Amino acid sequence: MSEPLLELKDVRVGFHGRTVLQNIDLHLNSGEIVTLIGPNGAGKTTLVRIVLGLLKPDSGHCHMMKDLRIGYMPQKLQIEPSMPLPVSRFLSLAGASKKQILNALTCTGVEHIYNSPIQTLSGGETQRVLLARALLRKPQLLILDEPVQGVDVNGQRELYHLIKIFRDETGCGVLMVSHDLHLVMAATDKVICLNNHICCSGHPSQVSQHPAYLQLFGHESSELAIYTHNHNHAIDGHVIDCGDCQSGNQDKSQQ
Ligand SMILES: Nc1ncnc2c1ncn2[C@@H]1O[C@H](COP(=O)(O)OP(=O)(O)OP(=O)(O)O)[C@@H](O)[C@H]1O
Repeated sequence: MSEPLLELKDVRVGFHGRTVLQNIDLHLNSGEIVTLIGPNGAGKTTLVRIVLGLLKPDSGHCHMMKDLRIGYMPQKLQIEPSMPLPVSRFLSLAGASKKQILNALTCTGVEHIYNSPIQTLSGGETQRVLLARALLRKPQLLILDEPVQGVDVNGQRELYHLIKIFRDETGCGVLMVSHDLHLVMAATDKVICLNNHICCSGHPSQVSQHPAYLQLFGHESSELAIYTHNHNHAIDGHVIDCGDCQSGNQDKSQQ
């Protein structure tokens, strides 16, 4: 069997005397998609920072395959709003040619915004540009910190699908952070449920039934499970034909 891309053993990190991560064991192979899921403050970004080499664990080990090429997609893009920066220029900063940039934008479905200023893009377009930038590095390991932030539900599904296609085509490994197991379920091989330590891990269908997962997310899970959209909207968005729309089963877009 080939060497893992990434291996963490008994990692512990604390800030100002408070332990944020402990007993973290993680193993990621080529071609594998691993998703970190956990509530706010669970330590997901801290774990990503360790993997990126931006933070050293207080104890334990983080071992990467030698010369591993990493593509990283951050949670958010910080850009000076008063300085117009076309997408083409932003991506050329990664050292890519026009052809490579157009290929990466085509791959993420936004080649039409090649000349658009970054500041004018929608949330979904911005995330696709950030994903294109990560892909330009031809990564062996793709690291994505909440890649679908600010994207609507259909856009989220599409982005996760794109990530899976990229993995299928290149055989890279993927480590990503997500808040929503249900959306990411189809696009992940393994879920690690994190809350300062690993509460449970495994195939998404196993994790979604695990008592530790249900304790952390049970309420949200059951809300998702019972929600059905059982009325129609007029073109301006107002509800028509509200037949059996009872309280407790309302369309959240109307709240
Ligand atoms: N540099 C730092 N100094 C002090 N505390 C920090 C530092 N970085 C992170 N923390 C703390 O560590 C905890 C975990 O933070 P982290 O950003 O890893 O959580 P997260 O799971 O990514 O949260 P979220 O879902 O809200 O993004 C938080 O309580 C945070 O305040």
